[in-house]
Amino acid sequence: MISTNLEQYKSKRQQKLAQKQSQLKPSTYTTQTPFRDAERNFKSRLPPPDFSNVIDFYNLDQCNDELKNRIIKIELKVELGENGESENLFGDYKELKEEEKDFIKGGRRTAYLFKDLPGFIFIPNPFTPKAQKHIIKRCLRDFAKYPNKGNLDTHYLLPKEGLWNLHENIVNNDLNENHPQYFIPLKASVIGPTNDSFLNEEQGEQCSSFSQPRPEPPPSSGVPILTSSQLIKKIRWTTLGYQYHWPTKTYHLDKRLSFPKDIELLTTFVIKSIYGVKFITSEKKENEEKYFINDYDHKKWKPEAGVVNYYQLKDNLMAHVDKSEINMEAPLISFSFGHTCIFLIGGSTRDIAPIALYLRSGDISIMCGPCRANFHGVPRILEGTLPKYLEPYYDNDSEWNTYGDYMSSARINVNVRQVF
Ligand SMILES: O=C(O)CCC(=O)C(=O)O
Ligand SMILES: [Fe+2]
Repeated sequence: MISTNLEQYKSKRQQKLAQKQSQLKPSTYTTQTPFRDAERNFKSRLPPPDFSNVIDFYNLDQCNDELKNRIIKIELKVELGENGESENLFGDYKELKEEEKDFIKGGRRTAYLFKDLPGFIFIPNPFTPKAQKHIIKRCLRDFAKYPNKGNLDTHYLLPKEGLWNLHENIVNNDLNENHPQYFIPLKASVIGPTNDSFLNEEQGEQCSSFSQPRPEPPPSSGVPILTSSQLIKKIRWTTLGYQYHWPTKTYHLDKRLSFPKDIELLTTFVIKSIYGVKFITSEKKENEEKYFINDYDHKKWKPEAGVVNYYQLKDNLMAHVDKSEINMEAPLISFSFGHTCIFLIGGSTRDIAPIALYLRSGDISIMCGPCRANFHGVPRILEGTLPKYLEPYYDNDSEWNTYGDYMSSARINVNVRQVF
């Protein structure tokens, strides 16, 4: 168990809590699996997590040698944002202010692999702030609305133009939010729980806001009446392309919506950039060198389904494997925006200890090949990590302020899959 130094807690209440936890019998914390152990560490508020083994790709020098030895730095086959359409989507490097150049530390052609995790690829942020803002706006304004299915549709009858548009109108016109017109009416037939907890940890998958797969919540009578600005903070996920049915963990093959063109293009550039990346380790197995090569090329790539996850600071996503896709060969491409999170990537069972790494705004993580069958999750969003350029009132972009306010307590993840 992590030792407790009571001096580090400011308030009496915190000290008491920490003392109580430290006195719990070790059996209370008996190891379930190494993956659960890691989740428990990062979810803990008191005592705070042990971050010493978290890989920070932006400060690899500070990693211990054992971790560093597991990482391979590679060059992408194509530079992201090099020219033309790609430049528009990742952003024009030339437009960056001098102090912003630092944001794209990887030079847009760098990626990292792990020797003992074939199929996992990490690309440090290749996006300019402007390009990140474009995708965040798309996620809030355009994706979290009809006809895409989202978590709130079970409980609320949402405006056709989308909750975000309504919210923006209220903010921009300075209307009184408490005006009854802006209460979101409940669906008469489906009523859900008072908070976002569906299952507790002991029941299996989740202790706070949402799990993967996310079950339909059981009926209860406590869905609160909320204003639009309260409700936007309750958005947890929405689906792009093929709509996903969480209770049965299958795609609705008859509910195929067209996939957003910009996200499709973005992923196609990523696919091109990672085609052929490989490593060969010196470990010999039956006289063969152990190696990994990603041979999924852009001609095979069809982005057909996507999930956008909207995290608030207290949210987490428990260990899971994404295996609903019929095509498990195709890479799953995942983009992070907003606050930094801890991402855990493990093996084919929870008994394999996961690697922990920071995903910062703009970072891209890819699971391909054997890694498609690996457990992964997001046990923690880190407070105080929103990049300055995503804060409201940072520069003269007044349209951004409403988005910036939302991002002050959020992380958004867009992940894209090929189904067939
Ligand atoms: O938020 C993330 O980075 C991961 C999301 C994820 O694993 C999923 O939606 O399946
Ligand atoms: Fe996932």
